[in-house]
Amino acid sequence: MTAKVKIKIEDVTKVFANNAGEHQQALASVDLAVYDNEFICLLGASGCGKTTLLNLMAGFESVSSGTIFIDDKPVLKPHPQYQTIFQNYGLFPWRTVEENVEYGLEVKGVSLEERRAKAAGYIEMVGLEKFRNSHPHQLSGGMQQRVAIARALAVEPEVLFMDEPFGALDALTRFRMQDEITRIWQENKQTIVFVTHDIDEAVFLADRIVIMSPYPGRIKTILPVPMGRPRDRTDYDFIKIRDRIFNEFELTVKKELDYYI
Ligand SMILES: Nc1ncnc2c1ncn2[C@@H]1O[C@H](COP(=O)(O)OP(=O)(O)OP(=O)(O)O)[C@@H](O)[C@H]1O
Repeated sequence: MTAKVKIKIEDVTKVFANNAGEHQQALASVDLAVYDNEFICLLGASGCGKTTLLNLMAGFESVSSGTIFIDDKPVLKPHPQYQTIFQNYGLFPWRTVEENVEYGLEVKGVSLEERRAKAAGYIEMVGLEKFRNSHPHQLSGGMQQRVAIARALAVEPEVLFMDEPFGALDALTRFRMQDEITRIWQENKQTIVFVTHDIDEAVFLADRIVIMSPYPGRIKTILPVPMGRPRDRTDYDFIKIRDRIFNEFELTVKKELDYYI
């Protein structure tokens, strides 16, 4: 059985114009198929167009040429079934955790009783039952990001776009969030497109890693990660894949030592 393509990117370019009228090509001839239920990481150095590509898929920006399809329909604007989670959480500071998580359901016109019940389930999924009535400023960064994840999941999206969602977190919280998003993805089976510049994060999370290069942004290599889950960051296979990526970025030290005197 062949997997169903969820997102199809065909020969996409993106050119931005700055205030001086100069053009900057952020993306050049990008082709990519993302399969249903797949976890894809877009990996690359700053400026290689990861966020631009994500914003095009999510419908926040429009392509300069080429086409992006989700479920065979061209992406023209954001869609409630495709949720985006940002690095800065994007929570409403005046709303409690519960009210934040209910937001998308409220927009959809779901009754108060039903959205309370649904929100409670997702708040429990991210382990924040005790903080249901807290406001975002009373929570740590990791907890706020969990609220953002619960809020996105509450509308039962088919696709989750995540733009460096754990970038502002300390290393240990980041590991915990990586465990958590893996578990949530395994339970819910959405399609996830996750932007990161952290090589270990990509190897820990992705089914396939899309390695991008800059000036202009393009796909350099697509690397499958044929490892089960949960993944062990100290495992031999993990380190082997990580080393391959270091090689792709030419970050390995060449050991051409002369041993004679
Ligand atoms: N709105 C914009 N106007 C003009 N240029 C832009 C705009 N957005 C992005 N760019 C340019 O497009 C290129 C790609 O930017 P993008 O933010 O997509 O890269 P990135 O890989 O996500 O980088 P980072 O990891 O730093 O977020 C950069 O050269 C950037 O300056």
